[in-house]
Formats: sequence, structure tokens, C-alpha cells
Amino acid sequence: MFPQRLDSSLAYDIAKAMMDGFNRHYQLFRSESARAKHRFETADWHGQQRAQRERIEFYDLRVKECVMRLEKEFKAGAQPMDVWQQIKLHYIGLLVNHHQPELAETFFNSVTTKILHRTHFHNDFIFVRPAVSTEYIENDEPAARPTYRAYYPTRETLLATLVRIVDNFQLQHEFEDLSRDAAYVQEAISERLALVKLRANFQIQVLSSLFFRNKGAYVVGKIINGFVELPFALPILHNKQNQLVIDAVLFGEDELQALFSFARAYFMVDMEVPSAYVQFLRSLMPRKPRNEIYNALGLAKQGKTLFYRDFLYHLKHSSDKFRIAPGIKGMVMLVFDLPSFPYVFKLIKDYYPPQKDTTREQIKGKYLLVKQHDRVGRMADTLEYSEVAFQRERFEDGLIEEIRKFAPSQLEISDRDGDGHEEVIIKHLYIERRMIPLNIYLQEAFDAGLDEADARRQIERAVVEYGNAIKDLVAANIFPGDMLWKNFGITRNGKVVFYDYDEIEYLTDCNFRRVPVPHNEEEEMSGEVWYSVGPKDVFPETFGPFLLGNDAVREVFMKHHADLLDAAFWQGHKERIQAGHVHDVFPYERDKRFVRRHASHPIT
Ligand SMILES: Nc1ncnc2c1ncn2[C@@H]1O[C@H](COP(=O)(O)OP(=O)(O)OP(=O)(O)O)[C@@H](O)[C@H]1O
Repeated sequence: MFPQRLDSSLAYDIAKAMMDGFNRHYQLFRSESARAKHRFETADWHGQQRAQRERIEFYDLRVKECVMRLEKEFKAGAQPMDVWQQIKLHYIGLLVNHHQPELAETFFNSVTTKILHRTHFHNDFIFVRPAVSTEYIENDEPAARPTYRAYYPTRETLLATLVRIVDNFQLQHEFEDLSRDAAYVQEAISERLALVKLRANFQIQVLSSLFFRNKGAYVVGKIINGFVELPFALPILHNKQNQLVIDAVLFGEDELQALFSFARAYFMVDMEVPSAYVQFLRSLMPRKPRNEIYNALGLAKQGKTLFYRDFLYHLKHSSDKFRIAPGIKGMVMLVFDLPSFPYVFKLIKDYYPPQKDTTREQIKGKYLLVKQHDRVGRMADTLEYSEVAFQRERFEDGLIEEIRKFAPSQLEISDRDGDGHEEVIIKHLYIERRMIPLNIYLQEAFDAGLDEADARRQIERAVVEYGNAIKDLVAANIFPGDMLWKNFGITRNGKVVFYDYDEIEYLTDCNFRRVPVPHNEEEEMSGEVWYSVGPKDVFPETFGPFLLGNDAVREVFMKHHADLLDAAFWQGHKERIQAGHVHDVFPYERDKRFVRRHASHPIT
């Protein structure tokens, strides 16, 4: 198959046009990300959120543009296969000194598969694995910023070094008191280093671009001493007087994981060599898959590519079968998983019960809304795939039957690739992180018996976190719609996250009402809803019977979250959002905030 000679000049022109298409994409993506700094400095929060939303669309737009150009200028789709092989080889040549080769390869795949369609293309024409290494890429241009900077403080110069680290970002806005904040950070670091001997290599490494998201900017780095590396992040916020403050210091893998969680919006970061950022971040969070790090940086297509490669690799090295996911089955989504793999696969059913007045398009719209919205750590991100092929023998028969019954339009079983093995091909799928459904988590505690202190603690933690999750969603203008326990999951770190999006609405589109007082005994005794209800009307006081059947659950809920049953709570938030308020989201515990920690003992 490998071409002996590169003799088609058209192949070179097509490869070059594709590379131009990618370069244009990355330049636009990067400048939008770089502008986040100015929006942060000028407290343009609506602008920041808009940009976060719009940037998600960039990739598909650029792919479409490039496909059109290739068809128009080169009739690319009509070129014979040997030309396509040469296109790929020329493209590899163009990648050799490129600073984002892995992204450019993915762009090539997107454009090529659009032009050649599934029936024509062969894996040889795309990048099934990377052809060009991303190791040790450096930007050698004279004014280039390195990926990270290293600082070499002593115990005595630590404070001055911390000030310098922040100063080097040249934020064009004044701090309330940078030396005070740096002293708070120094104190926190010194506590960790108190009993430690500083080794010759003691240093602080800091990624040279800030990470922007919503109302925050984050310094991300690590402290190295001997063989120990301590990841850290410094959130910088505007205070009430609109001056900058370092709000906290986060340490260690778990706190960084929470910052980079799959349930949060993507960061804006100005990066020349994204793979070097990913490599650095991976050293801070070794258990976080690379695909999720690319996602967190807004490079979702690369995340998707890497996820799929990891998935295929996992399939090759496992033998268990796909099955219907544990828990209560969805009415609109058919959910399955592979026990050995920490994700779930969701497809939209063809048929749903009458109370679900929705359509496939509407459901897709809700999933898209979540993708573009700030997920505030409370909504799982999803990857969307079309035409996914699995080996038939890896599917339990019961699962095939379930798909055949509820989503026949999504299922094809055939030997499409002609390798003599049957495949299950699913037309459209969402994939997201697997969690423990909250109803199962609570049931485990009930089963253990409420006399057990651990079980009671488990219930308390779950119910308190559940209410907190809803309150975070509310602050972010999201009404979850269906708030039953089964629609929330618990993550590895004990966070409660929402995953059932088909009834989600903007809070500002809902009408929160109290149940009217009955006019007469007949109305009062009627088991039916006797008052008129509009399509967007919500009656929070009616949530109780669905959620609080269990006494232990009820007790905790009423202690911490009784306000969720009050229409005034919801209406109040709606009005604040309508008045233009942009909520604060803290991807860390509130008691980490310096304003709380040092309220009574300010450092002087
Ligand atoms: N990320 C996940 N991790 C673990 N289990 C999940 C996940 N997402 C869904 N499930 C399981 O699949 C079930 C159905 O999923 P989901 O709630 O998304 O479907 P649905 O059809 O929208 O539900 P509903 O009938 O409440 O509208 C859940 O109750 C849960 O048991």
C-alpha cells in the first residue's frame, strides 16, 4: 500500500490547503483563548461566558470551511486512492516541525472522513495513531514564552518569589494587597515544608499562561523537592471592590482534579505547544486520562480522538461484555456499560412513555445546552459519537434485545468492514463518566441498617451534597427538571453530579409557583391537580413526596435544604440572574478561602 513515489503535485497542494485550514483554526482558537486575560482584567463576565460557549463551535466551522475549499479548488472527493495516500504522506512532512502536530492530525482525520465518507475511506488514509511525536517540542522563536518557568527560592526568599510568580503574568489590574496574599500562600507552603529538608533541586515550576474560566484566573504549577512533587494552583479573583486577590491555595492531586473536573466548563489558556501543557498537567494528575486534560483545555476534538483510541485499546485488552447499566432504567435514554471500563454509553430511545413529551432533536438540544453551559462541577460532560462499531460477541444478548426493542433505528448488526465478524453499529451515542447512581448509593446505606454510624454518615453526606448540587445548578441558571435521586451520581471524590438532561430548563424560563389555596372542600379533597398549570410552571413544595419518603433522608434534607421546597427560594435566584448577576463558582471548598481562614488572624 505504501506509495513508492510522491509524484502528484495535486496531493501536495491538498495537503498544504489542509494544513492552512488547521493553522487558521488554531490561530483563531488561540487568540480567543488569549483574549480571556483582558476579559478577566476588565471583569467582563458575560463576555467570558459567551466566548467559552462560542469557542466550542470553532472546530466544526473550520472543518466545514476546509472541506468546501478542498472540494471547490481540488475536487478532493473525486481523487483516486493513490492520491489520497500521497496527501497523507505530504501532510506528515508538513507536521515535522509543527507545534501542534497531534491536533493537526486530528483535523486531517475530520476533514478526510468528511470528504471520503465511511464507505470509501480506509484506515490507511487517516491517523489511527499519531505519526509524529509530541515529545520535546519547543518554540524557538525569539519572543516565545516557554511552556513553564522555574523559580529557585530559599526559605528566606519564598515570599518574594511568590510575588514575582504572580507579577510575571502582568495582569493589568491592581491587586488589593499582593504581598499579603503571597504571605498567606507562603504560610500554607511553609506548613507543608516545615519538617522537610530542602534539597538541591528545590524549585517551583509554573505554567507560563494563566488558566481562565468564568470569574477566575488560575496559576498552575508544582513545587519540587528531591523526589517529591507537590501540585498546586492559585485562584485569582476580583473582590467586592473589584480589586484582585489570591483567593486560596490548592494543593495535591485531588484538589487539582476537582479544579480540572469533567463536570466543569473548559478553560481558556493561551498555549503555543498544547501537548507540553498536557504533559505538565499529567505530571500533576497522573490518574487523569489525557483525553480529559485535552477536554479541560477546550481541545475537545483531541479529547474525543484520544478517548476513542484508549477505548479501542481497552477493548483489545479486556474480555468482559457490554451490559445494561445497573440502576433504574431510563425512560428516554438506553444506558449500557462495560464493567471493566469507567464510562457509560447512552443512546436516545425511539419510544418513550407518554409523560415524556419530547423528541430526539429536543433531547440532543438539551445535551448541547449542557455542553455549552457552565457545568459548575455538577453536570457531567458528554462525548458524542456517530456510527460506533463494536464486536457483536462483546454484547450480552439481553442488551441487544433491549436496543432492538427501544431504539431499533439506532442499531445495525452486520459485517460492515468485511472481516468475517459481525459488528454492532450504533448510530448515535453519548459517552460519559460512570458514577454510582445516588439511589443505589442510598440503598446501600439503607441495606447496611440505619443503626450503623457509617450508614447514617453515608446518607447524611449524600443528601447534603445532593442539595448542594441543586443549589449550584440553580446559581448557574439551570433547573434540573427531574430531581429524583436516580438522576444524580456520586463521583470518585464523593461529589454529587447530575446526568439526566432531557428535562433541563434555564431557571429564567421557569415559572415558580406556590400551590394555590383550595376554594372549597371538593378541591381540597381532590386527589387530582385542580388548578391550572402552565407548561413552564414548577411547584417546589410538591417535590417532597417524591424525594423524602425515607425518614432518615427527610430529616437530613429538612435540616440542610428545606429552602428547596419553597417557591420563593427559586424565584429569588431567578430574579438575581435576570438582573444580570453572574454567580461565583468555587471549584474548591469554601473554607479554603483566605477570607475565611484569615478573617480573625490577618497576617500583618
Ligand atoms: N453517568 C452515569 N453513571 C452511572 N449510571 C448512569 C449514568 N448515567 C445514567 N446512568 C444509569 O442509567 C439510568 C438512566 O439514565 P438517565 O437518567 O440519563 O436516563 P433518562 O431516560 O433521561 O431517565 P428518566 O427516565 O429519569 O428521564 C440512570 O437512572 C442510571 O441508573
